[in-house]
Amino acid sequence: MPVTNFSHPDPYSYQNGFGSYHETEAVEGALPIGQNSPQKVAHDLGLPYSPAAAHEKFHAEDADSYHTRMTTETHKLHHIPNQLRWNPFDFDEKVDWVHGLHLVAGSGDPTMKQGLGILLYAAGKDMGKEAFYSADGDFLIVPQHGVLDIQTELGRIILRPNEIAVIPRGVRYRVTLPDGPVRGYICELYQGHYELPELGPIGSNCLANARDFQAPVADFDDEEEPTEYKLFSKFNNTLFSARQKHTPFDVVAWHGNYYPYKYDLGRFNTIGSISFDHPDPSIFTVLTGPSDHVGTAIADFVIFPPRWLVQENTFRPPWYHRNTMSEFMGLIMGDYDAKTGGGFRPAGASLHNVMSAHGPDSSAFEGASNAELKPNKVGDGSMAFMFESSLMVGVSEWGLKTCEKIQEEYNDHSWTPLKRHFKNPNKK
Ligand SMILES: O=C(O)Cc1cc(O)ccc1O
Ligand SMILES: [Fe+2]
Repeated sequence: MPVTNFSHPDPYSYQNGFGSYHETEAVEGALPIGQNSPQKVAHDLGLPYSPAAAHEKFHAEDADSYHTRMTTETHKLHHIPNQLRWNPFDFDEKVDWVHGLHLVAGSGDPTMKQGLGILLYAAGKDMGKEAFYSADGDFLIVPQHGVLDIQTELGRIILRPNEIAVIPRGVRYRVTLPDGPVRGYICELYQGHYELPELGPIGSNCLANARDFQAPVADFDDEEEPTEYKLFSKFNNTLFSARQKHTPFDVVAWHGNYYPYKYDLGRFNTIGSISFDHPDPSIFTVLTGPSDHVGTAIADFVIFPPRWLVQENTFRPPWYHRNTMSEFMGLIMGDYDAKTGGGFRPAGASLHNVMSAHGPDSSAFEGASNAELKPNKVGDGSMAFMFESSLMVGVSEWGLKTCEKIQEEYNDHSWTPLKRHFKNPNKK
């Protein structure tokens, strides 16, 4: 089935395409034709974004109320070569989207527009008369549980597990939770933007196809009376807020190619080997955030969807490997075929940093090296993913200690039981 069967309906309208130029108006005639800055705009509308400047001063929020800091001495990132795995992260019903963001790992510096941040979110409260934006980068949101109703300046998006959304730097939005508590992962790109990967010899289609990305249509709050709003800014991973007396959701029409969008992972056209051996999982790349060095990425978003394995004479799970890229993995639902020992669970995560050795756990190894090699469907009802970066990532204090989810026994359980089977025929 090339679409996910969602239990929560999506009531909103979208326009299709990736990186496309779109134009949309919530009121007919609102978009000026042939120019951007006419002296008078239809229906006496203001010019693009002009009222957005009308707010009081930003103030830094109390540092205990948010969890994305990484720049101060006490909140520095820990760079360690150990293989790490986390038990499922907790829900937190007491907080909203803004206060439910936790930086777990990252690299680089948003002030230099370099690198990425990996965040976990858990929230149970709607945002009030509030809006949030990140000045640091583009948010790629991967819901694991619950539904996000995202009201952005550029229109509305419903986001459910097995969908992803990208909200570009600076776009203001408000998150409400129509189905209760939510939990998921975010990869924030401090530099550049997410793109579809080059398909090379694959040709014109497959993997994520441009037509399956959905951008919202214009939508606005028609508030005639002044309304108190609080605007939150994530600015160098610090949280600021400012008050304003009008809704931030006042964009009646827009055009351009800078907009939020969503994508159903069920539409991903997965390809793989139909002969032998295990291909590089770069063939599972949904979106890539390229670095300035051609062919390498600040962040690749890679998924492991349900798929058929048919390779002959092949150990079918991933090989044991060390990678020049760092691999942060998460699980939306189901099981991941390289980890059958039970420790990699939905809402959990793992990190195999630059050149840290890893591969199938011992139970996956035993299973796959003795399996009958008939065509086999793996991953039914499952969706694992990876944020893969050419950068070495550091782990936040929250990720390493405060969250209390690190599995101390990860290495011992996964690989220590692997036995030596080799019998050297040259030894007398
Ligand atoms: O380590 C992992 O589980 C991710 C991964 C999957 C795969 O099929 C090949 C290489 C790789 O790093
Ligand atoms: Fe790997």
